[in-house]
Amino acid sequence: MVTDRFWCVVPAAGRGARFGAERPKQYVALAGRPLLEWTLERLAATPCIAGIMLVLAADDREWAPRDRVGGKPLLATAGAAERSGSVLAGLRALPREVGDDAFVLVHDAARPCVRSDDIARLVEQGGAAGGGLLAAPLRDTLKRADADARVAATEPREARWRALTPQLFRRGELVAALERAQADGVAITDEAMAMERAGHRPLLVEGAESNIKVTTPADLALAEYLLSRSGDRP
Ligand SMILES: Nc1ccn([C@@H]2O[C@H](COP(=O)(O)OP(=O)(O)OP(=O)(O)O)[C@@H](O)[C@H]2O)c(=O)n1
Ligand SMILES: C[C@](O)(CO)[C@H](O)COP(=O)(O)O
Repeated sequence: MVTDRFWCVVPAAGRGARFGAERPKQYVALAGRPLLEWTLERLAATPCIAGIMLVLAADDREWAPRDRVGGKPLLATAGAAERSGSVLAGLRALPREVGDDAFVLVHDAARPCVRSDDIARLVEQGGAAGGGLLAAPLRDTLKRADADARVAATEPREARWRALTPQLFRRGELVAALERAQADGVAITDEAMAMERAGHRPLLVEGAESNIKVTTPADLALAEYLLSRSGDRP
């Protein structure tokens, strides 16, 4: 039983280009309120989360500043041009009380359907393993496409997983890994990738398939359905 509580960095500084809305997708209406509010509420309702560090675009005009959510501290800082840079900025901005050895969570603002029990299991199992991530085993046959969108090959799906968030790592190790990848000019798409490059072996903790990332408009209707299924209503 995990009694410790952990800060969560929430990268929310993206433009939502693939979503194609007039405003960044973290602010589009989902079941009657901004998508980001659902994500923040889910995280704040998770007992093992101590506080949230929200990472916003430097020119964000949508965010209405406040310093608490669900009774927990809510801090904010400016992000960067890439998600990994935003995460690094959030890690650096965490309160001094969060030491280098402290585990921290990183969760996409664009994943509003995350389950608190999945986060608790990640903290329990990932914490014991020195770090880990929620992930979903690949259950479909995987195809690689050629330039004409024809099948070039069928890829093996054994031992293939889709990375989700949150991801859990020690603050100091993750900062060092992200800084190293940045210095090496390597594009990092999730925290585990940076940690793998630095020689760590993050634990894969199976999470619900419902923990979708809202990327295109088609994902919004699914997110609304999933929220309704979980009993969340505006
Ligand atoms: N420079 C960036 C880019 C992304 N993100 C955040 O990282 C999460 C996952 O990124 P993604 O789904 O790719 O969001 P966008 O970058 O906004 O989407 P797109 O690539 O379509 O523009 C989102 O919560 C997004 O706000 C961020 O904080 N800083
Ligand atoms: C972090 C992530 O959600 C794990 O699957 C994913 O890598 C984010 O990718 P994006 O292109 O920044 O949305």
